[in-house]
Amino acid sequence: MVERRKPIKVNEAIERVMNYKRGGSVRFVSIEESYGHFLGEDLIADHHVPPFDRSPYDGFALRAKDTEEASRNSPLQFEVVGEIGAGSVFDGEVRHMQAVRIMTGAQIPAGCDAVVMLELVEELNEDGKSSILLKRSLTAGENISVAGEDTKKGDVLAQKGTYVNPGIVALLATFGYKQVPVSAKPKIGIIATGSELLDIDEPLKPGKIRNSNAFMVYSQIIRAGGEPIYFGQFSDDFDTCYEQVNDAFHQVDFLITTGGVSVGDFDYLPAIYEKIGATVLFNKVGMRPGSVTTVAEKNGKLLFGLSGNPSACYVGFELFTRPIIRNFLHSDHPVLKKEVAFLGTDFPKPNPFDRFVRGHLSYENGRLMATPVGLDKSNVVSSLGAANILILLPGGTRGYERGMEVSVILLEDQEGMKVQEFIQSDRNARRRQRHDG
Ligand SMILES: Nc1nc2c(c(=O)[nH]1)N[C@H]1C(S)=C(S)[C@@H](COP(=O)(O)OP(=O)(O)OC[C@H]3O[C@@H](n4cnc5c(N)ncnc54)[C@H](O)[C@@H]3O)O[C@H]1N2
Ligand code: MOO
Ligand SMILES: [Mg+2]
Repeated sequence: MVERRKPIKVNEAIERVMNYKRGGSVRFVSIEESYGHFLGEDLIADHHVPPFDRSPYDGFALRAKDTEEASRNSPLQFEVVGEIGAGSVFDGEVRHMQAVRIMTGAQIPAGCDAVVMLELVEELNEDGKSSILLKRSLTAGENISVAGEDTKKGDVLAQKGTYVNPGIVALLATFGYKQVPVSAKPKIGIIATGSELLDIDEPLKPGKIRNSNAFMVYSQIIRAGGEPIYFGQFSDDFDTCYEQVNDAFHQVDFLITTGGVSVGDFDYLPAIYEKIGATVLFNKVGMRPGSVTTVAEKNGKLLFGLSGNPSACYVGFELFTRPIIRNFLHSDHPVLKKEVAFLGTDFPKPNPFDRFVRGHLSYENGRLMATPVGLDKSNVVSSLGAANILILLPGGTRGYERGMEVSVILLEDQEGMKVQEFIQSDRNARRRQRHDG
């Protein structure tokens, strides 16, 4: 008799996986390499930015109270007592009716509390003595970029686990991180199973297909922030697969297999879990695609048995493997971010299970539109290229119509979400749908 599996809900499956979350270690990389890593500790300002009051313009620094009487009809004359560019400092103090020629970024001289732009003064040079004529008054603090206006000493600028984007790199440089503490990436093994699989450089043969999953998952791991290790593709032979899985399992932080998790005659993964002594957390999830996604655990280490069907494999990875990777990287927003959009086309297919439709998110007159891309079958690969979202269509309905509000999961987003927010947003969406009719 074929095994009858009991499906669990997607959110329940995510929670079961996250029971085995564990953070990785911290290491250092050079700042040039830091882009795309995840911060290994909070980034805290150890000084004010800017560190000193500075000029935001090329102009003249002076004392605002000396300018009170200046007007178009009776301009005031100030003696220019020095000139400084960015990086230079004016020694001494600026006194009554004096000004210092100052360039953008230079430190405001002692005594000054305002800057007037070059364009707004008339420059005079009499007997080798420079002065300016000012036709308007200035207020104290006018055109001064004050110390700490950007960030204050002690501010937490980014939390541990934050994705390092170019802006974070700028902050790291500002605070002198030549070497950046980053979360060590989890090593994630990939094994593809299936006697039908050809290497990607092999010509097609009858009954055979090229192995796309291994390379798709390889890049999904990189996008999620992990370090992929490809162990190869193996034919559906129990002993070979068992040896490979058992061997790879000891070399990685997490192991992914693709294919062989269903109930077919050559689907050996369930028996392999049993033989290596792993406990299965679930082997059926109430979703399409990816219903056969299986996750097992041995000594706290997870094995992700992703489906052989490409779309199912892809979705299973993003829902269940990605959060565990982000958590390893110390993110407290490990799950992909969920948003609300309007469905771009009718989706009449009824479905008992929650459906994760590969879709494309675009803007139409300021509204977020979610449009399915390609054929919605779990064995297709063509829908994946254009997908930047998964459209979540909860099961138990008669189908969906264009314009309905739907939840979408953002595949390219780096911000993520907390697990509980992800789960809660689902409840809100279901409530919304009940209200809609
Ligand atoms: N009697 C039943 N049959 C099936 C069930 C079921 O519940 N009862 N579930 C179906 C569902 S849903 C899925 S999804 C698939 C899952 O199959 P497996 O995970 O066991 O994967 P395989 O059998 O090895 O392969 C399925 C399919 O995917 C192709 N494949 C496999 N590996 C790759 C790869 N690396 N690159 C590209 N394509 C790959 C393979 O050729 C098959 O076409 O089971 C259903 N059946
Ligand atoms: O896992 Mo299967 O993808 O539900 O088609
Ligand atoms: Mg199978």
